[in-house]
Amino acid sequence: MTDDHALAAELATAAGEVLLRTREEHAGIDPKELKDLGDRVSHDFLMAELAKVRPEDAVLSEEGADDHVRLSAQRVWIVDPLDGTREFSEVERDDWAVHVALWRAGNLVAGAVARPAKGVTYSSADDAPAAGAAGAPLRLAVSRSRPPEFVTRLADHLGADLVEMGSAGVKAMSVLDGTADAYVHAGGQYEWDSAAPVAVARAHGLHTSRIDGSGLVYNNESPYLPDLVICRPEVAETILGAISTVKAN
Ligand SMILES: Nc1ncnc2c1ncn2[C@@H]1O[C@H](COP(=O)(O)O)[C@@H](OP(=O)(O)O)[C@H]1O
Ligand SMILES: [Mg+2]
Repeated sequence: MTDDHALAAELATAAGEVLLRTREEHAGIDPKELKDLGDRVSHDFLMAELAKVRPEDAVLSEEGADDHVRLSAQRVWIVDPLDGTREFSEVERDDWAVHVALWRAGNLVAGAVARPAKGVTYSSADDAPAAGAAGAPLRLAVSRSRPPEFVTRLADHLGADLVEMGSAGVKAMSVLDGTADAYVHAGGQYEWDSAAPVAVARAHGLHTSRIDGSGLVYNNESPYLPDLVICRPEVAETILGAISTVKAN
């Protein structure tokens, strides 16, 4: 049987191929329709595959009804079939992703983030440290459309540059690629937005936490998980300290 790390990567990559085909076949349709179609085809694909290869496991998907059987399950796949839906509907953009993570008995144990338009899949099977080095100014990856309310004060306090991108997975993986030093988010998000990015980031030795420094906990009754920091470990203390300062002011 394929191990869970490899399965997460295979499923995320294959769902990404389904999304690329959908985008091509439906080029020119109304962006709203393309978003809904993308969410649906990728969700349906992942649900069918998981039912085939891991029939005993529970699933929490952004696009599915929340089956509370997951709350007493030992193994739960937490998936975001299309993260960065807005960017998926803008043909020239490549900052969207597929997230597949596995939670087992309290912890995230495997994950993959596919960036289909780049032909890359990041996996928890790899443990290579983040590329590059943290320099000055620090580069903070933030949402294009809903950055944290304190983001400008944070950047000023740190003397950091803001790098706007779509998709939580893309922002998290930009820290691995060395394109950014940290991804900071607050103000709203759900478990499926961060589970796979966090599983991959942790495997590669990155810091992952809530913005108050506490741990990110998954498979809760409410999947609302509004904030996080994913960053190079050597800048974690600086960034968490700066967030705490700017939030207090
Ligand atoms: N304030 C907020 N409330 C709820 N969800 C949010 C949010 N800000 C970002 N998200 C979700 O986090 C993901 C990444 O967002 P962004 O690209 O803006 O950083 C998106 O997932 P989806 O694209 O799967 O809906 C988006 O919906
Ligand atoms: Mg999402």
